[in-house]
Amino acid sequence: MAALGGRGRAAAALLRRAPGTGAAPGAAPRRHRHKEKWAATAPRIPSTRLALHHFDTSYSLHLGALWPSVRAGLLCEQKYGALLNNFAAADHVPEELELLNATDFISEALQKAEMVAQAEMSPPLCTSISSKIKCYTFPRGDITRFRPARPDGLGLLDYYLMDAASLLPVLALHVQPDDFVLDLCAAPGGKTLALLQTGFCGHLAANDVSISRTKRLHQILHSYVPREVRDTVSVTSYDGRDWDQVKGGTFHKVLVDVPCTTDRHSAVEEDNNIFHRRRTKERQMLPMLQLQLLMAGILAARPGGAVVYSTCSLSPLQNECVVERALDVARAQFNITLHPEDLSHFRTLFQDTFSFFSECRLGELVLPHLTANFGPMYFCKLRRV
Ligand SMILES: C[S@@+](CC[C@H](N)C(=O)[O-])C[C@H]1O[C@@H](n2cnc3c(N)ncnc32)[C@H](O)[C@@H]1O
Repeated sequence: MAALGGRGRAAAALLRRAPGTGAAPGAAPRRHRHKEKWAATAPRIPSTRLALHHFDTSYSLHLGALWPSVRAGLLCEQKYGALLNNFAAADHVPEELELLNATDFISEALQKAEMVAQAEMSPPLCTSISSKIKCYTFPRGDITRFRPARPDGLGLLDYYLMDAASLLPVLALHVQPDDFVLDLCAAPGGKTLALLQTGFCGHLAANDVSISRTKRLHQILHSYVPREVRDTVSVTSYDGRDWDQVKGGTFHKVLVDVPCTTDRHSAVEEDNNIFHRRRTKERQMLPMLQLQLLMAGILAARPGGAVVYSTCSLSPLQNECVVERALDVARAQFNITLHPEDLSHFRTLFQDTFSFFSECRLGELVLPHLTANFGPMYFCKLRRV
């Protein structure tokens, strides 16, 4: 891969051949046959158990006394938020949701911050948050579920149900009018839809290497976005690691929402679980893939542009370590200076809705919690000088 030089290219080639990511068909090489025979006869340990064992070992060290409650959150039903579709004729929906005691957590936090700022005669915390995105959540401890989304007269659905913490990386990107925005790993498209809800994207490039997942992205765009806005979105299926070779240095804002161990999914779902023994190599190579994608995102941003890196994992190896490594690589190999932007005001603003981990150095991390069962969601913002 060009972004990381020869060694990166070799690692990228390795990744492309990794098990579970499109290995060549046919018989296994001779040296692996005994392993397959063993695997066929050995009692199968559920992938969820392997995942929990791994999490218990590593996250109890990383999160300390917080881990038991985070673990309980991971194993219980997650909470959703309803991202309002500004493109649908759904003026009645806020009232309907408010009657159920749900509130738009973003405008609520902004109003509260403004009141505090006025009372303390201090500058408001919230100048960099887009108030056009509206997402309803039920209060802490309230586990009411939202009804399924409904179509308006033109067939556009009224809201999109998603982990409300997934909006934080989008808010951190702070899209401005006419920005050219790249969503490098976009499918199935929750964050792409949120980016469009800002109403500010001059052009949005939504890319994902997976053709089947890009189909879901197309479906979401068709279900939520009118044609004239869809026309400002280009959907592609490149390997994101090669993006800099396609359109380097052109975007004002880049979202790099990388594949990760999807901790909540891995703890409870056997299907498509990355802790399956067959996917060990793929899992071990994730930080390298994440670094390569982040580097490609950095190279796609124009000078002065911003990159937000995000994962839905608690793993420091997939979060802060990847960002630290990217800062080093950018400086040493590309002479690019990046400034990590302070996002700690998110912790203050959204403390009523989310539980944040207070010990991240570069980004912010939402921790699952039984009373606020969103996340995990790590996000970090880098500005290219
Ligand atoms: C965490 S998911 C993205 C979720 C999406 N941003 C959303 O909000 O709906 C990570 C995505 O990365 C994609 N991906 C994996 N490897 C990639 C690569 N080399 N280039 C581009 N996308 C990749 C996967 O297909 C997957 O859809």
